[in-house]
Amino acid sequence: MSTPNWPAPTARGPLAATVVLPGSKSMTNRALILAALAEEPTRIVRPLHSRDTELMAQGLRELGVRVDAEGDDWLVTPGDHAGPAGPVHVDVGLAGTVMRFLPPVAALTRGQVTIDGDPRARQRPMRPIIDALRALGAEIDDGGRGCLPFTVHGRGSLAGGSVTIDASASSQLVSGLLLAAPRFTKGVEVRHEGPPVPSAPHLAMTVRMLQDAGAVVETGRNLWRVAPGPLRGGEQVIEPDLSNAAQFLGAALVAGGRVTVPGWPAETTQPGDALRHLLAEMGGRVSLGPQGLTVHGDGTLRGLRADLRDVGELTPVIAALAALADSPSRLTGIAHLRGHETDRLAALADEINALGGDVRRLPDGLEIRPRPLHGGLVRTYDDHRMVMAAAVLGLAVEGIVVENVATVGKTLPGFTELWTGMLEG
Ligand SMILES: O=C(O)C1=C[C@@H](OP(=O)(O)O)[C@@H](O)[C@H](O)C1
Ligand SMILES: C=C(OP(=O)(O)O)C(=O)O
Repeated sequence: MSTPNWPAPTARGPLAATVVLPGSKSMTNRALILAALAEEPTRIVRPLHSRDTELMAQGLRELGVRVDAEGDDWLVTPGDHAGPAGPVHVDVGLAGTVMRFLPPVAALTRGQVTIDGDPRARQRPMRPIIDALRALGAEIDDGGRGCLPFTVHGRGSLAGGSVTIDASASSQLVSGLLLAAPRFTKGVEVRHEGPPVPSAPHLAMTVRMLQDAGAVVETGRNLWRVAPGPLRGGEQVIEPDLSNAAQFLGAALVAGGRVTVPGWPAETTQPGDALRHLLAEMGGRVSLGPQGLTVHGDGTLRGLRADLRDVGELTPVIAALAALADSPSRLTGIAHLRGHETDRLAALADEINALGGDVRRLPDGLEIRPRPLHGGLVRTYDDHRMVMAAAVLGLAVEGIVVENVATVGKTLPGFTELWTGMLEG
């Protein structure tokens, strides 16, 4: 669905803003899965409410789990494990976390669960997890296509055991198997074989949240083991989404002044924590204190040479900053971004170049030479992070218009209000 275009505001002077960010998408959707499989109810405190997390909540409801809103929190009451009464349909939208984390849960129900999503969702990598689930005992009918849509024929349990997978296309292929594994009869041993798995912090997040819920997890190089056993409910407090801090903190480098994000955890598995050193390398003065994380900009915005494999989801905003920098950038390790919401390497190159930029695609990344940019319509390809990247360009370039702005609601429905609030101080 297309929504109105949005004229991105330019920055009229140095910033002095504090931006309170909603919860982490990645933590919220893991918390929902773990709560659905627990022995007792779970209160999820300060979850993210966005398209991706509402789809996860709704998908779990289809599988017989109760997810009730209590104020801003979610109270999750696991089903009786009998599963849905009849055939059900789950819509994953364009959410990687839903399409990879929910099918293993579906395999544990006694239902016939058809899973589908947006047209682009049908192109995102799924074959490794479909094959792995089959090897672990699931029955899945995908018409031999190896992608969405498919039907999981749940039998009320899944044997589990050892499986080898090529997860170079997405860390979520491993996370999905691990999150449900305490409920597999034999648990799971997942071994990765292939080019490196991206997004290592997201795998650490999976392991940490499983352990916090009482699971026994062992890890080795390209190896993860989860023992069968009960998961605790209780309370899961969600951290602010640090990846969604990128555009706000980065704005201080473009406009000057300072931006603070409160509630920045002292220790976290979120990949967005890498913004502390990435934005410092690009010229920001970064400090972490009781007020949160503050980035000061003094007008310096340097190019960046960095391997972003571990923090791929930060790329669109980093690329936009790089296009405005005073020296070239080379961002590598991110070939897997071709399988994200859109082919992000193509989208970033095409859209920045259409504004007069010089972005070249590399086999595994982007080379960005800053050029004076002009205004124009930026296409967003149903990708929330393309909206965020375009907004960053708009801070410095008059006349940027962002297509279909509401697509940002995939992870940050209040984005435009937060953005104008930041600019107004
Ligand atoms: O597990 C997660 O919550 C995520 C893992 C990463 O996926 P990839 O490993 O596919 O990049 C990341 O990009 C995505 O936004 C969220
Ligand atoms: C890649 C992303 O999302 P998804 O969870 O859909 O993979 C992202 O948020 O940048």
